[in-house]
Amino acid sequence: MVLLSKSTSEQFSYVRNNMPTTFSSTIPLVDLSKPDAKNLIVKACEDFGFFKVINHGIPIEAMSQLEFEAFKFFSLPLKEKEKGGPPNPFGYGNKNIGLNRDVGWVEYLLLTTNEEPNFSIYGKHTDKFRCLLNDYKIAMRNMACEILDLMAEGLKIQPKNVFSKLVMDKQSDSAFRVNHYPACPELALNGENLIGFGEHTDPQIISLLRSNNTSGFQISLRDGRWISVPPDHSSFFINVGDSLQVMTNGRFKSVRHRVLANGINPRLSMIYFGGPPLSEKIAPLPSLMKGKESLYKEFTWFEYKNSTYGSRLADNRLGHYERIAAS
Ligand SMILES: C=C1C[C@]23C[C@H]1CC[C@H]2[C@@]12CCC[C@@](C)(C(=O)O1)[C@H]2[C@@H]3C(=O)O
Ligand SMILES: O=C(O)CCC(=O)C(=O)O
Ligand SMILES: [Fe+2]
Repeated sequence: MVLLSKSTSEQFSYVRNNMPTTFSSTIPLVDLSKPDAKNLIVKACEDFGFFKVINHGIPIEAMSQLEFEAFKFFSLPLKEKEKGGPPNPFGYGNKNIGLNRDVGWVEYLLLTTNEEPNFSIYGKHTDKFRCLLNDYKIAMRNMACEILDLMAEGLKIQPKNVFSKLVMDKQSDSAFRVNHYPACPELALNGENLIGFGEHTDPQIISLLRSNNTSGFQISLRDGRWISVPPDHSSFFINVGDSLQVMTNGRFKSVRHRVLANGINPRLSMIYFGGPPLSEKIAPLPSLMKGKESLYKEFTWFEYKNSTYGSRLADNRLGHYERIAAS
């Protein structure tokens, strides 16, 4: 049996994989070109905090081109890539995630959406990647806006841009990430799965994920079971973030998700994290309270974001802000 070298295997977390991976056919599917999209979105956000989107208007060629440039970037020598690290808070990261000893079988680029990333350190051959990234970030913001508007319409709340105005704001604190999970051939043989990106919920409002056709992404259901999401390079996968859970007073649930490394193929994913301005108060919308009390103590995105950086990836970060019903 082939094993990872001791020093490598000790660093990482594994999950037992006694059962064959079950790909779920229950993932909600939303066709953005259909009139019932808004109702399906609301149902999916209540039941899963997660759904797949088709007919989103982003040409597959644009996604493939960016993917190609991203693979090219990750094939640079490690020394070269590390010139852009560590990712505190933005830049190139390898194995280490966040600031509190979380590790995964992953390397990544973490970028803000407000500033131009400093790619000059990588030289001319990354120019195309930088330009494509810029266009893509704008397309992602627009798609996030469209989906958030549909959520408000589906929830029958006014104005329809209550959510989307936060990610469209000039001061919006959104982020973008490109994750590369190299294939890990040793894995295919020993019946265990290496964690690529450990379980967590995304703290922002909404996340838009697009990956190549390599499996590994899983979501956790309410009963604690993990289900594998069949990859689809032509679609987007949408996650409800913690902030949207709070704004809907718990009606929408942020989804716990993780990535398992693949024994055969590398996985490449790109995620847009739509966040509010730092000074924004995150609290349930009055129109969704209907006389009920807020389930959460008030906080600003600045406070929540700071607290995420003090947490471990798998922590229940919202727990700290839950208001225990006074009785
Ligand atoms: C252990 C970590 C790593 C964090 C912060 C903290 C808890 C949640 C993680 C994420 C998850 C979503 C994207 C990200 C950019 C975010 O906003 O929260 C991640 C961030 C990072 O990768 O740095
Ligand atoms: O890379 C992926 O497919 C998902 C990673 C993720 O959940 C994240 O970066 O927040
Ligand atoms: Fe995530």
